[in-house]
Amino acid sequence: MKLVLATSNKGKVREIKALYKDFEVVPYSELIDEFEIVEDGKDFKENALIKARAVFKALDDEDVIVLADDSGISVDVLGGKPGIYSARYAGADATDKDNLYKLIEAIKTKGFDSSPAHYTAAIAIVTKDGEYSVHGWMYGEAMAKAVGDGGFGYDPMFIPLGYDKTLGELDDETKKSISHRAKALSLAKVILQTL
Ligand SMILES: O=c1nc[nH]c2c1ncn2[C@H]1C[C@H](O)[C@@H](COP(=O)(O)OP(=O)(O)OP(=O)(O)O)O1
Ligand SMILES: [Mg+2]
Repeated sequence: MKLVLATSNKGKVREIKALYKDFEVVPYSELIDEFEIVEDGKDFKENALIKARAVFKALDDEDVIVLADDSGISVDVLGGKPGIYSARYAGADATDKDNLYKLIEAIKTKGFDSSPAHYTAAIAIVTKDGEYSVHGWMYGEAMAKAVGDGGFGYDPMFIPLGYDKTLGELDDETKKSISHRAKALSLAKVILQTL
């Protein structure tokens, strides 16, 4: 089955390809020019649907199945921030590193070395016949420091529950077995098998 990914994030593409070995996974940028999608939904699910719908419409191909991921990190001592704003935490053109160091500073400014935190991933699927969405979560501790360069985004500051190393230090296989994205994609697989 061919699955078009409505994402511009190379880290997500890498992880989705590794988890969906039995699908033909194609980032939409290999089919059409990348375009800006305004993620103005009120939650992860709405934003994932907005991205999947936008790419489905732009592809203009009835038979395509489009999958989008909207995700982010929520830090307890910051009242759940940055949440759905994770990608734009340090500004509209922020890089992963800008966002990472801004979050570290925010936790320090609150007077903490770390805080309970969790990642959320909403996966949306859009086809000509319907729309579907599922979620996955990963709980752990957001550290006020960055260690390791594995994964992407906020991974160098995140220690999953039950581990003593950050996702920047842990290998890809470990993240694959516990991540918010892996959990949501495994639920999404059940839906995809019915299409
Ligand atoms: O496993 C993860 N490990 C580390 N960081 C993560 C992860 N999952 C989401 N994140 C962070 C990255 C980004 O700051 C935000 C996602 O924002 P989000 O809008 O969904 O993705 P994006 O703009 O990078 O790509 P796109 O919208 O084209 O899919 O959360
Ligand atoms: Mg985005």
